[in-house]
Amino acid sequence: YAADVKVLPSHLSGFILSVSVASGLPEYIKIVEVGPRDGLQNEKVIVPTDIKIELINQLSKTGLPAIEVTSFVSSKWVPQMADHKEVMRGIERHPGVQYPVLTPNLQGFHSAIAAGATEVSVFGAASESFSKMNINCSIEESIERFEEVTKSARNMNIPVRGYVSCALGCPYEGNIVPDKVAEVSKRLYSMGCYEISLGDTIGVGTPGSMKKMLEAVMKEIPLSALAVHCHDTYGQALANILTAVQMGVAVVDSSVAGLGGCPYAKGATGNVATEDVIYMLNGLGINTGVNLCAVMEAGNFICTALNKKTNSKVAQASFSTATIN
Ligand SMILES: CC(C)(COP(=O)([O-])OP(=O)([O-])OC[C@H]1O[C@@H](n2cnc3c(N)ncnc32)[C@H](O)[C@@H]1OP(=O)([O-])[O-])[C@@H](O)C(=O)NCCC(=O)NCCSC(=O)C[C@@](C)(O)CC(=O)[O-]
Repeated sequence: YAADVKVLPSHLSGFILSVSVASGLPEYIKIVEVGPRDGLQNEKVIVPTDIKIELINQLSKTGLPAIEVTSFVSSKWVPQMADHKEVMRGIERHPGVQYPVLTPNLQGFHSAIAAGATEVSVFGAASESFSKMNINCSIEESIERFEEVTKSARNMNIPVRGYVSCALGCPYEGNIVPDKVAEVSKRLYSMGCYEISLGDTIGVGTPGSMKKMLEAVMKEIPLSALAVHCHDTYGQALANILTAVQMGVAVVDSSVAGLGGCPYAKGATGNVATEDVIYMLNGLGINTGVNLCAVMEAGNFICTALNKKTNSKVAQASFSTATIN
């Protein structure tokens, strides 16, 4: 799909046709869909593998350029991702779509490659306490593990993405200084991660803290290598993303239907909804190449399967208007 406003419900399309890209904003934003991994990893009841596969297959047809599909982590730590091999085997891969998976260490990397992964992500943190709780090692130890992963990946021509969690706050330590985020980001970038995704893991950031953090990170890393990954716990995610986009960040992580939460970040709600990000970017005249209606359909599919209400405001508004009409 190309981003096609003509397929939007009529009550949405009017807003979108009337705008062009405001000056200074990126013309294209890459959306990295993290719903099948970040969105589902925290679900209490194990989601059947065929539902995960169907979700990914539906998302693959929406124009999304990247879909994070699963994690090669310990099933004792995150039981929801235990079916990683089956998910990798079951999905239909579309040309031009990247299907990254999380790999915390060399063991996860080798399993991921054996299962057919062609891109992986390592995930570190700017908080010592979160690093311990999430991956059971210090930041320094995690960097050593990630170096092993990036070294092996380089030999196999596998691209590696790097996450820095707690970029705007930590559930255990509170405020995190921007310089610490910049330091960890720089180390991941220097070891070969092609992109650094800055995670507001518990959704506590504001446009003010996002700006300060990005200013610190941008001193160390080219803007073109940065992504933002915002959870919406305090309702600030879209504002934070807009701030990042206005500063030139052109890669945004999001989760269909706003699913998600981190198992090691108590109380954190889902990522910003992909539908809401696309709606905002469409309204700014920024191209994403993603079909909003098709993402809403995928969101409807997974919410029906999980028997839960979508967290996407855009989907809620669209479906309620459709009902009224
Ligand atoms: C990192 C580990 C594995 C260390 O776990 P550990 O227990 O410290 O590892 P270990 O090396 O001592 O090994 C212990 C056991 O784990 C196994 N093991 C070791 N490595 C693996 C592996 N890769 N895959 C499968 N099994 C593994 C290993 O084989 C062994 O098995 P046993 O002999 O006891 O049967 C563990 O802490 C873990 O799996 N943590 C889960 C982390 C996770 O998935 N967190 C959620 C994702 S991060 C996130 O959501 C944030 C993000 C990315 O979205 C951005 C944001 O929002 O900020």
